[in-house]
Amino acid sequence: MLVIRPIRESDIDALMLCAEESGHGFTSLPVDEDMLKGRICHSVESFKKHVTEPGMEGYLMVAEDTETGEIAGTTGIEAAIGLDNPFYSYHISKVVHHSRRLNVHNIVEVLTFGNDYTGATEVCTLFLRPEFRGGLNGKLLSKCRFLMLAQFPERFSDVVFAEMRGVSDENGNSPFWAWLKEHFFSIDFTLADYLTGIGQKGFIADLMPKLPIYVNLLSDEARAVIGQVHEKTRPALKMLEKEGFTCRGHVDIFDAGPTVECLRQNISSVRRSFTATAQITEHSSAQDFLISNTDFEEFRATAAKIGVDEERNMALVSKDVAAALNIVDGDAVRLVSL
Ligand SMILES: CC(C)(COP(=O)(O)OP(=O)(O)OC[C@H]1O[C@@H](n2cnc3c(N)ncnc32)[C@H](O)[C@@H]1OP(=O)(O)O)[C@@H](O)C(=O)NCCC(=O)NCCSC(=O)CCC(=O)O
Repeated sequence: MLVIRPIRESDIDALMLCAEESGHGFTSLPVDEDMLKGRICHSVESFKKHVTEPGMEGYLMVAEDTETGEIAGTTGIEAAIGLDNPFYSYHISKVVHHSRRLNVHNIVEVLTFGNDYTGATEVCTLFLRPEFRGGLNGKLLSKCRFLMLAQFPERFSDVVFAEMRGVSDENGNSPFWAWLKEHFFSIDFTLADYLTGIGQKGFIADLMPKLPIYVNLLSDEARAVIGQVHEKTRPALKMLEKEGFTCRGHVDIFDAGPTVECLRQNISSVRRSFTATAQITEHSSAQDFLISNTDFEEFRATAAKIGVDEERNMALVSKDVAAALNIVDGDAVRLVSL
């Protein structure tokens, strides 16, 4: 069984492995031990912190195999983005060039550089090691964050978004970046992505074109990938879309991958989740649920078959599930059907 828990200092080797396996364009997991150690440290402090409103906290969690102790993947939430370092995106909007006299009416798109998501909560760093994919594992990693958002709303913003990895090839070449590089930068996409991942984003403000860019002036290859996701990121996008996330015209400034967003209260798993009292017992329910404890610092979540007794508002959980969640009889749990 996989159980989600906050990351610990001792997980550094596993996190490095995830960073190596996740490949190019995965900005939040650069292969940089010092940076990853820093991210773990920041997460450990964030989980300990008493919080009444979202700030610079970053929560990083791992999925651990309860039988082997192996780390299967990562999943994260940034409480409020852009409060220390600016967070940039491009917004695609339309401009009409119209001449009644010549009877010309052109609708053109422009990309405008901005900081629209400042203060919003970001779900991020979703990675499941290939040998663990399939079954309910991917859903557990993605959706466990929504149980956390539902249980601890004071820690998160009303707007929740995700930056989806955009198109790049196996060598890390991004067609959108190639165009930007030719005209405004002289460094490779992998280096730009790496510098962003380790927090050294000053070069963006220095070199990025600040005035709106007409999309029809971009190369065909760059235009074709605007708003498109990396093929390995399609399952991640599908899960968020099913939760109600949509793209409202924002794309990543490097690879033009789409940003999707949803109001916290409208996320399907936030709306549908409920709390119940746990009763540890054998049961015959065949219904899959995502279930978490209600402890923030010692947050645990898993996917399992759970019996729900609606009349008594009880969740019937087996012994191994209770052990994975660190709960005893009578504890509160939060759950949502899968
Ligand atoms: C994203 C995950 C964790 C998902 O795990 P799994 O692949 O096991 O998921 P799954 O359960 O098999 O699939 C989830 C849903 O996507 C559907 N699905 C599968 N392949 C698809 C495809 N090619 N196109 C469209 N939909 C697809 C499945 O049918 C299922 O839908 P149903 O629900 O209908 O059954 C993994 O694929 C992964 O680690 N990918 C590589 C890393 C990555 O690119 N991560 C995202 C980076 S972007 C990021 O981190 C921000 C986003 C975020 O944090 O959420």
